[in-house]
Amino acid sequence: MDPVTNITLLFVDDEPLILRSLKRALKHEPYTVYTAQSGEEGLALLEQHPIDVVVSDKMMPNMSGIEFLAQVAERFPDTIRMMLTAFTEVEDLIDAINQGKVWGYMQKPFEMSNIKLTLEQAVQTKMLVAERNMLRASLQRYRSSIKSQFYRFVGDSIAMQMVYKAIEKAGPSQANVFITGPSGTGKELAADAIHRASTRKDKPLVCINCAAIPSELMESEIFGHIKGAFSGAVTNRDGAATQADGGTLFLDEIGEMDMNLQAKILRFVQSGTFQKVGSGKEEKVDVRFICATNREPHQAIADQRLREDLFYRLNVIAIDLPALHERDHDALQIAQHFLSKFSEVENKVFVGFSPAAEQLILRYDWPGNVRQLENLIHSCVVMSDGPLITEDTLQMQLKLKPSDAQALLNGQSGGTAPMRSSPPQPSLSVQQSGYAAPQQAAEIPSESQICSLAEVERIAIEKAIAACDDNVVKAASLLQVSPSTLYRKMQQWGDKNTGA
Ligand SMILES: Nc1ncnc2c1ncn2[C@@H]1O[C@H](COP(=O)(O)OP(=O)(O)OP(=O)(O)O)[C@@H](O)[C@H]1O
Repeated sequence: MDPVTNITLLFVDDEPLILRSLKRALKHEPYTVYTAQSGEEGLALLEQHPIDVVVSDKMMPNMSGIEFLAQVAERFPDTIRMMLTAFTEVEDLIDAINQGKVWGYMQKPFEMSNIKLTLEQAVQTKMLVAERNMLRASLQRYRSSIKSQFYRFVGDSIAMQMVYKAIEKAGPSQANVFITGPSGTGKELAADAIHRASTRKDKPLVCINCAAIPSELMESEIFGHIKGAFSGAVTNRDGAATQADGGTLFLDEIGEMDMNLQAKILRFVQSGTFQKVGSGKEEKVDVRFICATNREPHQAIADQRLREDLFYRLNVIAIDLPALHERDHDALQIAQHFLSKFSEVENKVFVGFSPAAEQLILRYDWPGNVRQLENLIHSCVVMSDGPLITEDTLQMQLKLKPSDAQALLNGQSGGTAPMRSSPPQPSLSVQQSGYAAPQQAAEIPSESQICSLAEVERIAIEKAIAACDDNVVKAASLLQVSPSTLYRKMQQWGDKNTGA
């Protein structure tokens, strides 16, 4: 629709003849024309209709043109205001123009061609003002919809706004979600946010890392087992599927799962039913699935690491997390968030980053993404005395050569600055800083009490697993080894016991 056709004009003059001739002259123009014989009548019309341009005579009985337009300026500031006046009456008109109450004037006696030209200019101004107001309003709407924190995510980049929106939409639905993105970008955080945004939030979110558990034990980890199902299965045990009943099951690194087990997972996703390892009994649960991988899913399908039918069952909603270097200024916001967090954890005082350190954070490539940034800030807090984290501390903890750091600071990032090809590791890892204090030396045993180191290890592991109610992942975390190490050892003991 042509906006000019919607333009409304109001002429105010105490002489009906002038109003009639103006109306007649503009009959074929694309304007809707209103007329009024006094300021009071004009204001009443302005109350009833949205008027774009008002043209008023100056000399009128009761309310003068100047008074009338001053009231219009106050009550209808978006209306363009013009005066119709003789050349001899300019003094107070100039004041009114200077005060912004009147936009322009038309000369009396008037030439109709001049009136049309001036009106056209006034209409154009009106349209520009309307366009500016519309842009301002939509900018305001956009600004107020921007989130800099979302569940446990920090960052207000446009790329992350799209992720937040997708999570908001996906969360309350029952649809399965497939999350992709490079390592350390927050895929687990996204799964957590989806669960919290869902109607299942009061039920468990059970996370299984398919890369951390050997394939032969994964089935039992997910579906559980019955006593005697395999060597080491000393009791009946529920798996993640049962624990997640009513809630969400998050299968991280799904591309690492054995293909045969993927077939069983497909059946589980389709029917909600499964059998515990060693049991013929069918069990049914109500579980929503979220999966993640840092592989490109179609490549994983081509490489026969991911079943295509399973992928399409799970990929109802796809969420892709961008690499940290694709997120505008998020790296700095996240670094500040971690600086506050680790200052508190380490009971130290930090006020922020030096300007050059901020530049380094913004220009570095972050191949290990948010996890690398998190570990780096923790190590900086541990290794620095504060109160500022400087570029030197960052450079040292990132193990950057001074020339590389300088190149980044000079703006030669994005591949021109020589960078390490593998993710730089902080010199003091978080795992190292989290080591428990060594145990007190035990009483010295007699020679006959001494058993092999392997036996000592086995006893320690079995004790830990029993203390954790058969939860191998928790026991592994307390023993500070990966779950796969424990599973491998349990497998070896089983093989020895059965003579395999
Ligand atoms: N936007 C963010 N704001 C704050 N913390 C974040 C953000 N993204 C990730 N993190 C933190 O970074 C760490 C890594 O995140 P997460 O484990 O979710 O990544 P991931 O993509 O699942 O990694 P992987 O592919 O290795 O499994 C976590 O400690 C997480 O809390």
